[in-house]
Amino acid sequence: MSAQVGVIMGSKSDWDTMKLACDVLDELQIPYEKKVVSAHRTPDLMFEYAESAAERGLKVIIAGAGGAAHLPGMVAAKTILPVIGVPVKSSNLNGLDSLLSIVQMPGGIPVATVAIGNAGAANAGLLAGQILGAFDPAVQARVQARRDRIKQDVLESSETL
Ligand SMILES: Nc1c(C(=O)O)ncn1[C@@H]1O[C@H](COP(=O)(O)O)[C@@H](O)[C@H]1O
Repeated sequence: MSAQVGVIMGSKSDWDTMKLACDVLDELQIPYEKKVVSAHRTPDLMFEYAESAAERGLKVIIAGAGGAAHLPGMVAAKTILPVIGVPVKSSNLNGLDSLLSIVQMPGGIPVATVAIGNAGAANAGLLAGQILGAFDPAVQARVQARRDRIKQDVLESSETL
């Protein structure tokens, strides 16, 4: 099956975080592609990627960036696909700059923004799974099974207090 999710990031240095989104997609058996694309450093590539994403068969884009994190918003501006933004933790401002850059979109062009860093990236993978799962019962069943495991872990954790 061709890639359903496009995982993009502003720099290779974001990979340690964005890998967490890919790990969840692997777990949910969702085909995805991954690529470094920067609104600032490769603007033409960014436009081309966003403009061709839907016709290439992608259903959801996960975009991670740090600092002046314009990538998710600019991609959202150029595609009709849902974009999930991951604020990568920056070294100077701990990712608050990334978060605010991604979450404060103007009306009309939304970016579904998750939390800063690794937990946010993993949740981005899950959210993509839930979006696809609304139209694919097999994916939805895998998301549900993951939730059931998490619930079980929490219930059992009391026993080891
Ligand atoms: N925020 C953006 C964009 C963008 O938004 O287009 N392109 C790169 N970057 C970010 O710059 C940070 C530092 O990048 P380097 O480590 O390559 O210097 C990364 O977190 C990247 O996401």
